[in-house]
Amino acid sequence: MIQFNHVSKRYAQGHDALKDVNFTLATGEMAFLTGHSGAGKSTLLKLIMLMERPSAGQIQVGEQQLNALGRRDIPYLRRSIGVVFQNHQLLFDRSVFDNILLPLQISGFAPDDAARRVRAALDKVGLLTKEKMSPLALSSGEQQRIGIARAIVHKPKILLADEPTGNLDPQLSAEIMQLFTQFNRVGTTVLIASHDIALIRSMGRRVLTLQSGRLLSDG
Ligand SMILES: Nc1ncnc2c1ncn2[C@@H]1O[C@H](COP(=O)(O)OP(=O)(O)OP(=O)(O)O)[C@@H](O)[C@H]1O
Repeated sequence: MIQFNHVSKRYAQGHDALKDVNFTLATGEMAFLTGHSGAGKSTLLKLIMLMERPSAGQIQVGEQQLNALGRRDIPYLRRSIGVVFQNHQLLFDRSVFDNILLPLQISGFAPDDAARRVRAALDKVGLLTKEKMSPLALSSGEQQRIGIARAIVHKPKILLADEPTGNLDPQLSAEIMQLFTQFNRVGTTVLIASHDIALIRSMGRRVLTLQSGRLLSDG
């Protein structure tokens, strides 16, 4: 569950990126976040992962009131969240396998268990045969799948995505959306920021629309 209660965010330079935002995303729900460039989509996602702190208001993620969490609690919170970025931020000097392994290594998983989880994640995104390759040798759609495998390898309860199809053509974008739908079907709460209105409409899900930092519509 993700709940925003009168949340505002003002950056240091005095810019109001979010203004009095209220919404609740139930556990197991899948929704889209849209709005023009600069509307506050990325800021909203960053607040959920504690990459930024709100200037006012409360955010609840699962059982956690984020305002009550200190710096040392952040790794614990992040374990319950998977994040997919537009540019997937893969390490090109490591294999596909090692890219997905990285978050598990950081969390201290035993090597055997970690390897099993990496292969399960690769299987879910349909790239089990490419584990030894460099991400550089993959197509942009495949690279994005690797980014998704890395985001879900620790089985997060919540999956956030920031413009995950920004670089992809409509066919590949639809395939990526199907992947998110599959994770949602098995209980993952999914929130996807995108400005691709046609793609969002085709999904028939709840849409949160931001305009200049305000939640303009929700439905
Ligand atoms: N670290 C920052 N410091 C100052 N201002 C920021 C910072 N990050 C974002 N902003 C500003 O806050 C506003 C919202 O930005 P944000 O990135 O959340 O929007 P967005 O909807 O994700 O846009 P885009 O679709 O272009 O990524 C913008 O005006 C942006 O310039």
